[in-house]
Amino acid sequence: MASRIFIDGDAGTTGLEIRERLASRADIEIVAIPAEKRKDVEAKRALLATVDVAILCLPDDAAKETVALCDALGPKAPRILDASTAHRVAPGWVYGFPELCAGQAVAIAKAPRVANVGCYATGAIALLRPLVDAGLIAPDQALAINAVSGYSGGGRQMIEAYEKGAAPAFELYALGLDHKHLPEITAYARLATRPLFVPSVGNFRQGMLVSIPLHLDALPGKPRAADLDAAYRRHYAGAPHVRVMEPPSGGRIDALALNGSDDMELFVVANEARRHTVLVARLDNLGKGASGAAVQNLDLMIGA
Ligand SMILES: NC(=O)C1=CN([C@@H]2O[C@H](COP(=O)(O)OP(=O)(O)OC[C@H]3O[C@@H](n4cnc5c(N)ncnc54)[C@H](OP(=O)(O)O)[C@@H]3O)[C@@H](O)[C@H]2O)C=CC1
Ligand SMILES: CC(=O)N[C@@H](CCC(=O)OP(=O)(O)O)C(=O)O
Repeated sequence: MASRIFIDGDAGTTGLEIRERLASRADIEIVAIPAEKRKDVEAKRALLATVDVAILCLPDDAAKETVALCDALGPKAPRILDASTAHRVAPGWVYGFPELCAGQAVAIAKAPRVANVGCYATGAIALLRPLVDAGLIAPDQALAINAVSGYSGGGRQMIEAYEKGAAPAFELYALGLDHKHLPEITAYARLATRPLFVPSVGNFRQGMLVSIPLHLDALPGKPRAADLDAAYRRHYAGAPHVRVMEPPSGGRIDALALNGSDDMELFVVANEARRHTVLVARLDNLGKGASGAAVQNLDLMIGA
C-alpha cells in the first residue's frame, strides 16, 4: 500500500521541491489541504490524523505548531520529518543525516520524529565528523567555517528580493557570529569548541560551497592532507550520495556545478609544502542541502 504523505508548507521553496521529487512515485500518495486553507489549523489537524508521515517545510514557529497538533493526536499522530531548524538538537528527535556515522540510517528508519539536516550543516558536518572520529581534528580545535549559498537558501522572501534586483550581488551575513546552524554543527561534528561560521549569499539561485581552511601542523599528529582524504574515503565508502573527489586540477571549485543533483562532493585541496589545506563541500542547497536530503530520509522512514 502507498504511504500517505502530507507536506505542510507545500507552497514554499523546500516543499515544492519535495513535491516535485515525489510526484511520480507509485509508492507514495501525496495528500494536501486546498491552497486557501493551507494555514487552517482545523484542516491540518484532520489531515494529520490520516497520514503516515508529515513533512514540515515551514518557518520554525509554524513547524512547532504542527508538532503540537501531532502531540495532541496521541496514537493517531503521524511520523514527522521536519525540514526546519526547530528540532535539530531537540531531545526525542533523530538527526536526519544518514551519512553521519554507522547506525544513523537505521536510527532514521525507525524514528517517529526526524529533523532534516540544515543546508550549511550538511557540508560542515560531512567535512568535520569523519576527521574528529578519526582523531585528525581535536574536538577543541579552533575552527573557522566559510560558506556561500545561492539566494534560494533564504526562502521565498530572499528569492523575491534577488529576482527583482533589490539585493546585493554578494554579501557576508550572520556577522553576529551566532548563525542558526551552529548548534547542530557543534553537536553532530562532536566539537567541544564552537566554530566560527561566516556564511555568505550571492546572486545565483542555488548552489553551495562550505570550506574549512586548516594548518596541518595544528592538527593532532600533524597529518598529511592525504591522511584526511583517506579518512573521508573510508567513512563515505558505499555512501550513494557523497563522493570524495580528487583536488581540482585548475585550482578552482564552481559552486553551481551540482545544481539539480541530490549529491554532495568533498575535496581536500592542499599545499603540502606550506602545510596548508582547505576542506571543501559542494552541494545544491535545495538538493542534498534540503529537499533531496528530505527524500533520502523519507525513503529510509518508509522503507522504500
Ligand atoms: N531554502 C532552503 O534552501 C532550505 C530551507 N529549509 C527550511 O525549510 C523551511 C521552509 O523554508 P523555505 O521553503 O525556504 O521557505 P519559504 O518561505 O519558501 O516557504 C515556507 C512556506 O511555508 C508557508 N507557511 C508559513 N506558515 C505556515 C503555516 N502556518 N501553515 C502552512 N504553511 C505556512 C509559507 O507561506 P507564506 O509565504 O504565505 O507565509 C511558505 O509557502 C524553513 O524552516 C527553512 O529553514 C531547510 C533547508 C534549506
Ligand atoms: C542564504 C540563506 O539565508 N540561508 C539560510 C539557511 C538556509 C536554511 O533555511 O537553512 P536550513 O537548512 O536550516 O533550514 C540562512 O542562513 O538562514
